[in-house]
Amino acid sequence: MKVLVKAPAKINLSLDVLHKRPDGYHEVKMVMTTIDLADRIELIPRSDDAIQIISQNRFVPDDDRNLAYQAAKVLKDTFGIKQGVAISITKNIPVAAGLAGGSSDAAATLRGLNKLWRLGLTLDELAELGAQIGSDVPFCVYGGTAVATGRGEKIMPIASPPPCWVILAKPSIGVSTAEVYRNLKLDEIRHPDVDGMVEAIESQDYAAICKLVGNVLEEVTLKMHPEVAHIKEQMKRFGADAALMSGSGPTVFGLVQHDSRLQRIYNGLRGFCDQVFAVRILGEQHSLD
Ligand SMILES: C[C@](O)(CO)[C@H](O)COP(=O)(O)OP(=O)(O)OC[C@H]1O[C@@H](n2ccc(N)nc2=O)[C@H](O)[C@@H]1O
Ligand SMILES: Nc1ncnc2c1ncn2[C@@H]1O[C@H](COP(=O)(O)OP(=O)(O)OP(=O)(O)O)[C@@H](O)[C@H]1O
Repeated sequence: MKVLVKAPAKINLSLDVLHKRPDGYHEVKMVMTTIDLADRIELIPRSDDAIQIISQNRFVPDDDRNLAYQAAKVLKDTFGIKQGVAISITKNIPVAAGLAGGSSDAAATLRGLNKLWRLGLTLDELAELGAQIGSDVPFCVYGGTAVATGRGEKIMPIASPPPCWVILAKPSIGVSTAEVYRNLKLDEIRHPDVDGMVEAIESQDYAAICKLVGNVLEEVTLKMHPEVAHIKEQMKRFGADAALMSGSGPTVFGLVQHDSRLQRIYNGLRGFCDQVFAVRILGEQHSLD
């Protein structure tokens, strides 16, 4: 039996950092949502007990540095699984982009192996195991829209935003999440209104959502890479209702509701940015079948 799983990207509609913790991580409060830009994970049983990563993308590690490999390892070790697995990853999410591509591959691998190895774990149990791999993995286990707190691993599901287009533009640079957090000046932060964002989403108020988008990591990455600021300005100039950097960047996303304006923004950005996508928000949480 072979198992196919979709691994969608996420964007952060609001991202606040509260303080630095004694364990070196930052305490965050953020609103995340999954979008219809996804990697495809294929899980194929092996006759030996090895974990093998198959990927055509030269930026994706094919050894134990791969987060999908780490997901399989956590399940094998925790439940004493003897069977090996080949994990084939078809990458559509840009790498090191602030879209949680690796984390989502790990989360999809957890969901898929739960089925392949008939482990019978709940999403809560998979999310708890996922937290060992990375802070974004628990959210990616559930998908949908949620408030994430702690170092990002405490997930509270909320309603999904009203239908709109998400335009993503990624400049040809990769960003290290650790470096962005390291360069964050905690005493200079202008905190976004995360609770206001949650209310705006719950009341399906698109205009308020657009007004309230905010990400405290944006300023850090913008300083390191001025081209990100340029993309953000262009996104707004071409008519996006809101524009914001996702996660630690460098991808900038724009929100727009009208199809007519979508084409103009998409074409405008394609003029100077190689990787541009127009996708929808994915409302539903993942199911276990
Ligand atoms: C920027 C976001 O993507 C927003 O969703 C996440 O906060 C980062 O999630 P992630 O990439 O899964 O992060 P991890 O792999 O757990 O951590 C990478 C590095 O980022 C820093 N890090 C991450 C999360 C957090 N709450 N505080 C941190 O300071 C740490 O230096 C850590 O070593
Ligand atoms: N399955 C994977 N896909 C992509 N990159 C991976 C994967 N596993 C490990 N990596 C490593 O992780 C690094 C970060 O990649 P990823 O695409 O997950 O970043 P990101 O989107 O910025 O993540 P986040 O938004 O969670 O901070 C890459 O440079 C790569 O070396």
